[in-house]
Amino acid sequence: MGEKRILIVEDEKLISLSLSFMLNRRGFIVDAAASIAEAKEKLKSFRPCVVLLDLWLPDGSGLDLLSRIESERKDISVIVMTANADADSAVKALKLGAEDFIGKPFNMEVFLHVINRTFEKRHLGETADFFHQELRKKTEDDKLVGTSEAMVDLFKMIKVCSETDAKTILLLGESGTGKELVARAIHYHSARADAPFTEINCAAIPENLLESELFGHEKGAYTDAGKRRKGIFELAEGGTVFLDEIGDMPLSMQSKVLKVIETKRFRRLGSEEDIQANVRIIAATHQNLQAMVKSSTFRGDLFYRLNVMSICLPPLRDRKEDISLLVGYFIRRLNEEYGKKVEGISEEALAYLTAYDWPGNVRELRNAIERSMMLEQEKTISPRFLNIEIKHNFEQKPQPTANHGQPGNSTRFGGVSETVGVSIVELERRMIRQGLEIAGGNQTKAAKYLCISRDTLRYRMKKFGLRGERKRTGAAAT
Ligand SMILES: Nc1ncnc2c1ncn2[C@@H]1O[C@H](COP(=O)(O)OP(=O)(O)OP(=O)(O)O)[C@@H](O)[C@H]1O
Repeated sequence: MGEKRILIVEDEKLISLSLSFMLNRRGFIVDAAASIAEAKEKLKSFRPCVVLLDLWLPDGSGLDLLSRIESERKDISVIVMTANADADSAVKALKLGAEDFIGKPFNMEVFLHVINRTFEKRHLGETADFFHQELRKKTEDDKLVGTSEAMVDLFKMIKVCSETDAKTILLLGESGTGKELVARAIHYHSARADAPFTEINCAAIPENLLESELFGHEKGAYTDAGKRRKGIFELAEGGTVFLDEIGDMPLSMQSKVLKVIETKRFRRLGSEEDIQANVRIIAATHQNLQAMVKSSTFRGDLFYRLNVMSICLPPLRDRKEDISLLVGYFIRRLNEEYGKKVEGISEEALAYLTAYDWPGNVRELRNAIERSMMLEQEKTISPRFLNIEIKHNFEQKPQPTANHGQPGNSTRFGGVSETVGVSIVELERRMIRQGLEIAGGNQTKAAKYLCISRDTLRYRMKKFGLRGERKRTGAAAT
């Protein structure tokens, strides 16, 4: 792959600096502009392949710059950065030709995923072979870890699915249990491994754009459809299409996907020509599709088609014996990623982790380890920087016993039920709340502790309805 050059167009210096730093560390070549005027200059002198564009700039709207790039520099992919609540701007930007959007405040995992996906997509249009090698490498890097009985069963199912060419596979399981990793593992161990793996998160794409993302469109197929574009079914030719969060797919689109499964054909939007769909479809969801069929929010015929071969991923609380292995694995990965030298975890901290029920599953565990590694100055992770929920849980259950995942042993907190999972937004809210608590309500200290600007902290406090004043107990927020 050629040089990965990213131009960040953002007037908030702290955001721009921290993004540059993080992207630099991951091998991207980064430059920044703080205004539209500066950005226009840097488009010429820096020659980025991807532009990360804030929509609120001191000398105008980022949307204007986006239109200009789309008309004059079609070779550049633009990712817009919008406030999470600002769905209108995101849709406007996508219609104008933006490749993707990232909600502020950032979740770094999602952020990097979007950036990597954009480069992967760009590369798909360039040299297919290299694209596969990169993705394959990513899959080799992201291992599925676990030796519990449930994981051994899962590995067997992955093997069966890889070796047989079932045209549809359904992955079920709570959020963060590793459905995407399993989808990739099946693809890269199958006979389709040399063809592309393409993916879409059905919950993240506005309904009016989903059809074009799936099947592509012809130039002028709808207002703003500037150039012909292939969808993920076409891009995956011979490979695998991963439909993540299929439970969130609108009913109208469900029937179109069903038709593709049945006829093995589809059409780009605005085209009269059928295209052969030689792909395997792997769909995933954390929702109860059977219940959705009953309530007529998911098509029964599509469910039965998808459900021919289904794999249910176990929640982490049902395989707590994997926790120490996963912790060791994440410490190794994160040491490499951040150049840290953490050697392990204390027995006490491990006991905290084992007592916890992990509503956000492996993703939440990874985040907890990452957070501790960032804040811990010692060589060993102690309970000190574990999230408040993990600590509270341990205090309530001082003697963690091997009651792994027994039904009825579930923990509820913050109104979030473990059966629903925990959202990224909720995790973020907790982090802010904990930062404020540790800083005794002092916003400057809390911002420093959380490595964000005071403005960003205030913005998030407002968003989550958190108060920052010091209370007599030292607790800062509700
Ligand atoms: N068994 C595992 N071993 C190692 N890492 C794992 C495992 N399961 C999940 N992870 C990690 O946890 C995170 C979440 O995984 P993934 O995105 O595959 O989950 P998911 O079930 O698809 O979640 P969602 O339903 O929210 O999309 C990723 O960082 C992934 O690498």
